[in-house]
Amino acid sequence: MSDGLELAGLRLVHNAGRADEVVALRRIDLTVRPAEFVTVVGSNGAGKSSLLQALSGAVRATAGTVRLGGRDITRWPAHRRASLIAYVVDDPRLGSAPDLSVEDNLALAMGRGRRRGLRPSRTAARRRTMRDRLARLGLGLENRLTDRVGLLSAGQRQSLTMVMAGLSAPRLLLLDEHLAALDPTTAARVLHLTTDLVSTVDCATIMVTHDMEHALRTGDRLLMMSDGRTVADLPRERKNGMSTQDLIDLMEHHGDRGVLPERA
Ligand SMILES: Nc1ncnc2c1ncn2[C@@H]1O[C@H](COP(=O)(O)OP(=O)(O)OP(=O)(O)O)[C@@H](O)[C@H]1O
Repeated sequence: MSDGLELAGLRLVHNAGRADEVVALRRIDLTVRPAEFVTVVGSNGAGKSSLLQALSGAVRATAGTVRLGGRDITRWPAHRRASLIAYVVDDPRLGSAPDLSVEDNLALAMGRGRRRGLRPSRTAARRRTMRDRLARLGLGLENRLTDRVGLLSAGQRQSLTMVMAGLSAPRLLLLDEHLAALDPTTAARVLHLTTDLVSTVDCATIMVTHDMEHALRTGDRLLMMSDGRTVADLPRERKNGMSTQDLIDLMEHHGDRGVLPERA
């Protein structure tokens, strides 16, 4: 039994029993060690987001089990899983509360999983931690603690979301195309922040991306999905020797001829 993430026979059927039923995950068996960083690629509709949704609890798996940190969380609803799992999606507006200040958002993240409800602590020590984490972004956000988050740009918000994810000390970090809405320079900066965060927090991480370069050059291991299955599982030594074209060829080899976004 692992201390990280363990999936056994995970199956997800959207709209089960209806005419528009879709089998999004067929049978996923997967173990991710604590502190292991896995990137996931696959064409549109391969099941990547469904996998992350089933892990975060945003959707309920149809069958199979999910264990995290030695605990069976299969039946845990999303709000309970949030005490162990940070989930960052592509839309920078969804990771933070726009009407709350930068400070209040960070305080909520720090209190997550500790049953503090909505009463953020404003101690000097906490503020120092917040300022310190924000200063590392190089965006000047450490001087904007009282600003409403809704006033920030997309890149600033996604960077803030990543800081929030780090402060919540998750066991599992799920990143679903979290760089997709950012310009290339900001995406590179947030990716750097991501690798930094993963090595500091030491949590298991799954990052879905359509950027083949990011998938190859980031993390310890690369998973390829096609039609609701994992069709390749490449360790660091193997992926480091590959080019983006090799990766695209491998996807085609596995019968995945779905549309790849231009950036791939
Ligand atoms: N809420 C939903 N209701 C019905 N079907 C869904 C739902 N979400 C996803 N699907 C279907 O499940 C399959 C897998 O979709 P999913 O979004 O997981 O793929 P993906 O690999 O993340 O694709 P993309 O790269 O386009 O984001 C697709 O056939 C999709 O149409």
